[in-house]
This record gives sequence, C-alpha cells and structure tokens, in this order.
Amino acid sequence: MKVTVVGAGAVGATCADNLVRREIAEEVVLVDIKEGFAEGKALDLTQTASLLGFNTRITGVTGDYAATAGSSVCVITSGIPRKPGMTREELIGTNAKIVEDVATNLLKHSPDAIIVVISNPMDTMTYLTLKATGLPKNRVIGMGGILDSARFKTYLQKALNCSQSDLHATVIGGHGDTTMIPLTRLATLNGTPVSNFLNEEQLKQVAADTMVGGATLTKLLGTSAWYAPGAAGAALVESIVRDQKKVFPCCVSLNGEYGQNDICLGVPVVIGKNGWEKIIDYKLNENEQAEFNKSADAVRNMNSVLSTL
Ligand SMILES: NC(=O)C1=CN([C@@H]2O[C@H](COP(=O)(O)OP(=O)(O)OC[C@H]3O[C@@H](n4cnc5c(N)ncnc54)[C@H](O)[C@@H]3O)[C@@H](O)[C@H]2O)C=CC1
Ligand SMILES: O=C([O-])CC(=O)C(=O)O
Repeated sequence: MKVTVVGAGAVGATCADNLVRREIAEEVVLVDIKEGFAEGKALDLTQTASLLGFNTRITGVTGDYAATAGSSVCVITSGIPRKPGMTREELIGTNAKIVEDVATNLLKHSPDAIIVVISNPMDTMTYLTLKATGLPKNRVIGMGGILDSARFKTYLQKALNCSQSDLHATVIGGHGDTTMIPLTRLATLNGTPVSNFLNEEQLKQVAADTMVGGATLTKLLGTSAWYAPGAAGAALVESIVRDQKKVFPCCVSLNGEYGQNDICLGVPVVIGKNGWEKIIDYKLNENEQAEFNKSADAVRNMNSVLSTL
C-alpha cells in the first residue's frame, strides 16, 4: 500500500522512517512545503535501505500532490511545533490553515484515503479535517492517545520497575496538558491492577507526569518530541494497512458515545482497514466521566476558535 506523510520535519520524517524500515507500506511519499526538504529526507532514508534491509520505496516532493495519488493512508504532520512554555493550543492560528489546505489537496488525489491527523492542537485539527473534507467519520483519525499511553507506560515502568510490554494503560480525552485522562484505575501489569503495587500518591504522580509528558520533552529539547510521536503515528498506520484490529485510544468523532456529540476526542477504538471501525466502551466511573466531560468542554472551546480565524 502507498502511504503519504505530509510534513517532512521531525515527526513526519520519524514516522516515515518507521514505515519504511519496518516495511509497513510498500511505498511512502513525503511532502513538505520547504523546497528540497522532503526530497532530501527521502534520499537520506533511501540510503538506509541496504543497511537496514528493507525494500519500501520512498520519495520526497515539494508541494507536488500529484505524486501522492492513490495513497491508502495520509498522515498530516505539517505545521509548527510548540516551544518551551507554550501550550499546544497556541498553535491553532498557524496550523488550522495549513491542515485544512493539506487535507483538501490530499483528497483531490487520493479520494479514498484514510487521514491520520498529528498536527497540533490535534483534537481541534481532527475536528477541522472532518468538517472541511466531509469525509465519513471513520476515515479521520487523530493521533495523540497512543503517544500519551506510551508515556503513561513509561512512567508506570519507572514506578514499578517492570517491562513496558507487560503493561496495559490507556489515556483518553484530549491531547492537551490539562485535557488528557490517564486511566489509572484500569491500568494493569500482566492483568493485575497497578493499584495493587502503587499507592494513591504514586499513581497521582504517574498521571501528573504523563499529562505534562509532551511539555517536559519540549523543555528539554527546545521543541517538541519526535521519536515516540513518529513511532506512534506508524503504529496507527500499521494497524490500518495490515488490518490488525488493534485497540488504540484515538481522537474520533463522537455521536453520543461517552456522552458527547459534535466533537472529536480520544477514546479506545478498533483500528483496521476501514479506519476506526468501532468505539470500545470502557464504562467509565462517575469521576472519570466527569473528567471526560471537562476535557470535552475545553476541546469544544478550542473548536469554537476555528470560526474566528
Ligand atoms: N499529535 C501528537 O501526538 C503530536 C503532534 N505534534 C505536532 O506535529 C506537528 C509537527 O511537529 P514537528 O515535526 O516537530 O515540526 P517540524 O517543524 O519539525 O516539521 C513540520 C514540517 O511541516 C512543514 N510544513 C509547514 N507547512 C506546510 C504545508 N503547508 N505543507 C507541507 N508541509 C508544511 C514544515 O516545512 C516542516 O518541515 C506540530 O504541530 C506538533 O505540535 C508533535 C508531536 C506529537
Ligand atoms: O508536546 C507537544 O507539543 C507535541 C505533542 O503533542 C507531544 O509530544 O505530545
């Protein structure tokens, strides 16, 4: 299958790197607006083929969407990242226009594509993509919760001194410093609740660290993260391309599920060849549902900014 990644910057190139080295796609097209940038990244990645042993073809283009024609999945990472001290939400003014233009251009050449939105503020960019393209809801998927859950597992691993692959832990809600909800009650180590091993205070600390996971990295790096975001984007694409039916927390359009309407927000979904195929009901308790509603209010506020831009 052919996969396009728009934005050949830190996240887009890392996502493409994962897609090619693990042969998730047969062909990857990288697109950027900066002259020669995507071509350069694609050439550099191509030169890893004999070293890493893959056959995926990768090409790079500057704004030439004809080269993306017939893509099964398109990943949008174009836009600006935040700097230390900023929130993701502050990026809306620049990124909304970029994401809308890119999504429209992609669909002209790949009308059947599934769109994965990574650019921030991701929940609002996903909502914008859905509204601007008029695509069936199952074909628009925002990536944030997969990354946040990976960070949740990282902090749990540190607290438990265990292997991350023995952990199941999910973050739902918005992909914002204050809107994400690490579900500590449902996190398990080999099927056993982590609350059997960690006290309330430790669990609170893990959740707090998870929520500011992106901000912590932004402070350390001077710009936001790319290894885990790129890998998370590729994991999502893999489940689509290989029809794996993995359950991932993703930002999708809610129509009554989890008590919300007319919003895109992170919930557990089955990801397969049709995009997101089913929402899984985790049966939140009263506190968790209240947090989810609060998160939805904040994201809805951000969505309302779109009409003022
Ligand atoms: N949803 C998530 O979990 C995550 C989201 N992000 C977001 O992803 C976005 C990209 O981050 P980075 O890769 O670090 O930034 P970056 O600055 O390294 O790369 C962005 C690229 O987009 C390109 N671009 C800008 N406008 C474009 C257009 N109209 N068409 C094509 N390309 C265009 C730029 O030239 C640049 O190369 C940011 O908005 C960031 O906040 C980053 C990490 C995780
Ligand atoms: O923190 C940021 O701005 C980028 C991002 O969404 C993340 O790494 O979670």
